[in-house]
Amino acid sequence: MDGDHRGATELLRLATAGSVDDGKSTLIGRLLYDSKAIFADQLEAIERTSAARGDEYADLALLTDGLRAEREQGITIDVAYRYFATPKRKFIIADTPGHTQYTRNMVTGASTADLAIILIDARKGVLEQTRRHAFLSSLLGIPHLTVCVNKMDLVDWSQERFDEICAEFVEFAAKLNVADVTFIPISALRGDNVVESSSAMPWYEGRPLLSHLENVYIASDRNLIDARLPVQYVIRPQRSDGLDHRAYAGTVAGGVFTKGDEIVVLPSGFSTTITAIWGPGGQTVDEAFASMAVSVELADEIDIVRGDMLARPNNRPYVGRDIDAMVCWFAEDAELRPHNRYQMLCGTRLTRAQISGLNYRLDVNTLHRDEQADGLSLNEIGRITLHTQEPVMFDSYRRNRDTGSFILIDEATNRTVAAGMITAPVSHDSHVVWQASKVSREHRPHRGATIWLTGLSGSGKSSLAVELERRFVAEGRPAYLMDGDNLRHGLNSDLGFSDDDRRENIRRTSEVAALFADSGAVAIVSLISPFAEERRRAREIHAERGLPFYEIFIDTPLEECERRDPKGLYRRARRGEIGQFTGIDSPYERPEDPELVITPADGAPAEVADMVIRNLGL
Ligand SMILES: Nc1ncnc2c1ncn2[C@@H]1O[C@H](COP(=O)(O)OS(=O)(=O)O)[C@@H](OP(=O)(O)O)[C@H]1O
Ligand SMILES: Nc1ncnc2c1ncn2[C@@H]1O[C@H](COP(=O)(O)OP(=O)(O)O)[C@@H](O)[C@H]1O
Repeated sequence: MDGDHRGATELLRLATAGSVDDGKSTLIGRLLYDSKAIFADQLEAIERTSAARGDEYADLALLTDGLRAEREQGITIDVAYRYFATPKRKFIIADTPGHTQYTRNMVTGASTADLAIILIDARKGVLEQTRRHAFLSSLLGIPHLTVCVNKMDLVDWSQERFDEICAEFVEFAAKLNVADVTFIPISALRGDNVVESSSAMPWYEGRPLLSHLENVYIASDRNLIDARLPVQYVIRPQRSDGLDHRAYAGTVAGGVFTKGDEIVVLPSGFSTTITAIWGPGGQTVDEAFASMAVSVELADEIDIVRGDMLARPNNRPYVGRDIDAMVCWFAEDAELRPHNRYQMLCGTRLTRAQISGLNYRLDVNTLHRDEQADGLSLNEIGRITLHTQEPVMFDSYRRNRDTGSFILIDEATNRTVAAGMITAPVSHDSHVVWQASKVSREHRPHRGATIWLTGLSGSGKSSLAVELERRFVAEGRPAYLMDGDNLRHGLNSDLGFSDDDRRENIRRTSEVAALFADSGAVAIVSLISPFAEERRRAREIHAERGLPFYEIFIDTPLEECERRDPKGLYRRARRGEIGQFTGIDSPYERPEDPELVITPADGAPAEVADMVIRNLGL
C-alpha cells in the first residue's frame, strides 16, 4: 500500500465521554500537558492560577474548561476538537461534555471516531451514564473502546476494586456490539498511567493510556473493499484546446479507485472506466483511497449530477427509497413523528424523505424498546423506516460509516434535526438499480402529460375523462383513461376505502400515470383522490421527471352529487350500508391551487372537454 494510505492510520480520532466530575477535563489536559502539546503561555497561566488557589497540582482541567468557555460563544453543538501529536501519531479529540446534551453532542462528535474513552470514577463504579456512553459508542460503531478507571488514588490503588469495575462493565458490554475493549487504571490528576506508567500500581501490566492510543491497530477498521465515490461537484474546465473534459469531484467514502478501473454510475446504472484521477493538490494520482478528496475523469460522456455515486459494477451499494435506520433526534422544539417529511442528506444526495414508521424508541439507559412510542423528542433514539423521494445509494452503517449515515433537515428552519445510522434497506427493495433507457424523451413522437381529475363520487369526473380521451385519440394523440373504478378491478383490487388504502390507491395511480406520460401518452386520471398531500405527491412525481401535470377540480357540490347518485351509492351510504363514503363519513380535502376548477355551470361534459383543451393549451 502506498504512503497516502498508510498516512490515514497515523491519525487517531478520539471521542471522550464522561462528565466533568469523572475527571475528563483533567485527563485531556494531562494528555496534552505530558505530551507537551500545550503552548508555554497556556501552561504558565494554568500553573499561576493553580498556585494562586493553593493547589498541589497544576489544575489541568483549567485548560479544557478555558477552551470550553471560548467555544460557548455561538456554536450550537457543543463539541470541541483538540489536536495534539506525538512522534508516533496525530490525535484529534472530540470533547463532548457530559451534561444534558450528551446524546446529541456525542453523536455529533463521535460519529467519525476510531476510539472512545469512557471514564469511570473508581469510587462510583459503573453508573447509568457509563452504560449510556458505552451504548452510544457501540451504536456509533466506534471500533475501539478504552475504559479508564480514574481516581485510583482515592481507592488506594486497589487492584480488587479495578477488577470489580471491569467485570461489571464486561457483563453489560456483552449485550452491545463492541469489538475491542481495553481497561486502564489511572489517576488523571496525578498522571498515573496517562503518559507515564504508574509506580503506585505495579500490578497493572498493560500500557499507559497514551502508549495504548499510539499503538492501537486501526488500519483494518477502514473499509478498503467497497469502492464508493459520492459525487459532490461536476467540474467542466475550459481547456485551451477547446475540448470539454468533464470531471467529477468528491471525497472517497470507501475502498480504492484506480486509473483504468471499470466503474458504474448510480442510480443510472451506466458503466464506464476511469481515465484520470487528480489528488487534492491538483496533481494526477494513480489511486484514490477512502477519505481522499479527488476528481476523476471518465471515458464516456454520461449524465452525472451531484448526489450520484461511483462504485464498482460487481460491488454496488444499495439503491433504494425505503430505509431502515436508527436515528437520534436533535431538535428541542419539535418531535419526530411518523408521516413527517424532512430533507435528507445522505452522502452528497439531498432528497425529501418521509418517516414511514417508528418501530420503537430505545431507552439508552436500560436498552428497553418502547414499541408504543408515537414520537421522539430531544436526545431520544429510535428505530425508524424512511421513504425517500428519489433513490438513495447507501450501505449499512456497520459496513461503512460514511455511506451508511445521514442527517435530516427541517425544511422550514433549515436546521439539522436528526442524525441517522442505516441498518438496512427495507427488505422489499434491496439491490434494485435504476435501469436507464436508451430512448430519451426527444426521440418520442408525442409529448406526454397527465390530466388529473379530482372530485366527489358523482361529480362528473368520468364523464369528462371519457370526452377528453375521445378527443385526443381522434386527433391522433395517444391517450388513456385511468378510472378509479376500473383500476380497482385489477391493479388496485387489493385496496378498499380506508384512508391508508386510498393513499396507496392514489400513489400507485400516480406512478402509473407518470409512466404513461413518460411514454408520450396523455394519462387521464379520474380518481376521487380526496387527500391533498397525495395529490401534491402525484404532482411532485411528475415534476421530478419533467412531466406536465394538470390538476382539475370537478367542484360539484355534495348535494348535487347526491341528487344525481347514478350508482345509488349515496343512498346506500346514508342508510349505513356503505361505510367510509367520501363526503358522508370520509373526508374530501378541496384542492387549493388546481390548474382548473369546473363547476356544473360550465355545461355538459362535451363543452367542458373543449374548454379544458383550450385552457390548458393541450
Ligand atoms: N366508500 C366509498 N367512498 C367513495 N367511493 C366509493 C366507496 N365505495 C365504493 N366507491 C366507488 O369507488 C369509486 C371511487 O374510487 P376511487 O379509486 O376514485 O377513490 S379514491 O380516490 O381512492 O378515494 C367511486 O367511483 P366514482 O363515483 O366514479 O368516483 C365509487 O363508485
Ligand atoms: N357536466 C355535467 N353536467 C350535468 N351532469 C353531469 C355532468 N357530468 C356528469 N354528469 C352526470 O353526473 C353523474 C356522475 O357522473 P360521473 O362522470 O360518473 O361522475 P364521477 O366519475 O365523478 O363519479 C352521471 O349521471 C353523469 O351523467
